[in-house]
Amino acid sequence: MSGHVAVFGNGSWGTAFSMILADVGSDVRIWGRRPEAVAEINERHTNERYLPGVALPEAISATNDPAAALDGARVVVLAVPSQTLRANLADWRPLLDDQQIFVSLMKGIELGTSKRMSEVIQEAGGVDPERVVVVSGPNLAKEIGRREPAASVVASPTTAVAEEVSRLCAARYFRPYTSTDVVGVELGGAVKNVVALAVGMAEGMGLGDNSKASIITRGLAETSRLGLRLGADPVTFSGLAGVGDLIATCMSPLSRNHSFGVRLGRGMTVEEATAETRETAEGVKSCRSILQLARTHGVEMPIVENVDAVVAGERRPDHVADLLMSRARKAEGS
Ligand SMILES: NC(=O)c1ccc[n+]([C@@H]2O[C@H](COP(=O)([O-])OP(=O)(O)OC[C@H]3O[C@@H](n4cnc5c(N)ncnc54)[C@H](O)[C@@H]3O)[C@@H](O)[C@H]2O)c1
Ligand SMILES: O=P(O)(O)OC[C@H](O)CO
Repeated sequence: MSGHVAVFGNGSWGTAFSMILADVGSDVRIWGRRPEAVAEINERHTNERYLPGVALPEAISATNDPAAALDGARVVVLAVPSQTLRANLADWRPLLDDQQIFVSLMKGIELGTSKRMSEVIQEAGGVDPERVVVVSGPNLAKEIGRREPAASVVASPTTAVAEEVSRLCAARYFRPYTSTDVVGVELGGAVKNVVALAVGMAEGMGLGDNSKASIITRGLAETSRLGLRLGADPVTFSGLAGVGDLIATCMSPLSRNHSFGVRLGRGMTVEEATAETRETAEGVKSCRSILQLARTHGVEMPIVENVDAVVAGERRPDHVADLLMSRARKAEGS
């Protein structure tokens, strides 16, 4: 694959993933919205707001101009908030070509449509499914920024395309595994954010590790139930994009979703918690779209349902604990 890689989004993960690509050998052109951030990447090779203390490789440049980012790019990486992607792609669509491969780093489900990000890319970008790749796994951007070893999943319906992208991001500290289960990998990435909100709430209320482990495990059960109904491979949920990402996100103070949940558990309103969160906490929006997806397919997701009720201001976190504990008893695997 020749040509540079275009990365849309200079937030935490867009920047850290650009560093991986550049470390492996690609020239990377990042598109960013704020001119000061673009100038900082070009002149100082840093992005202090999102990846403080990280010296970015010189092979990374930045631009405000989407045409300049896309011109000659063979691979286009998308790392913008899930809820803005459709509008972003509508703007960029006239600049896209019909050979480019699109890599989604996003972990959300679209509000209103309940579509996965790969589906939004296909619809809004006019991209056929064979050219869409999803990267997801336990990949907290700030740890990747320190080049700490981590693994991830690179999923595409076409193995050869997944392998191409995998080669581009196989760094000594970043180990990609390929998969053809796009549905499972995307659901794992989106639902774990909602489970991390629930775990964060438990922590914020002062509950301990038994409670947190119970939420994580039953959250995985909900994710698998939805995934199986939508045709995902059950093996995916015991892998990096499933249980791997659940553990990282639910247990780490670096997770925005986890931290947001802690604030709610301590009694803050969604507005107060949002005011303290500078970066994207995808689960806050995706809890509603995942719940809608589950209802459409007749899948029960009590943790997602309760997180949605808290986020909507209809229920208090301490009430959620009582509701979950008083559900009818049943067999674990049902
Ligand atoms: N940060 C991580 O550790 C991490 C790891 C894996 C996956 N992800 C996922 O990657 C995606 C991006 O997350 P992030 O951490 O980089 O988020 P971020 O909040 O750090 O950055 C988001 C970026 O999107 C830009 N943006 C905001 N509103 C926009 C708009 N209306 N149009 C275009 N751009 C806009 C911001 O300027 C910023 O550059 C999310 O779906 C997230 O779940 C994040
Ligand atoms: O900070 P969060 O909660 O968006 O999680 C970051 C990554 O998705 C972890 O893999």
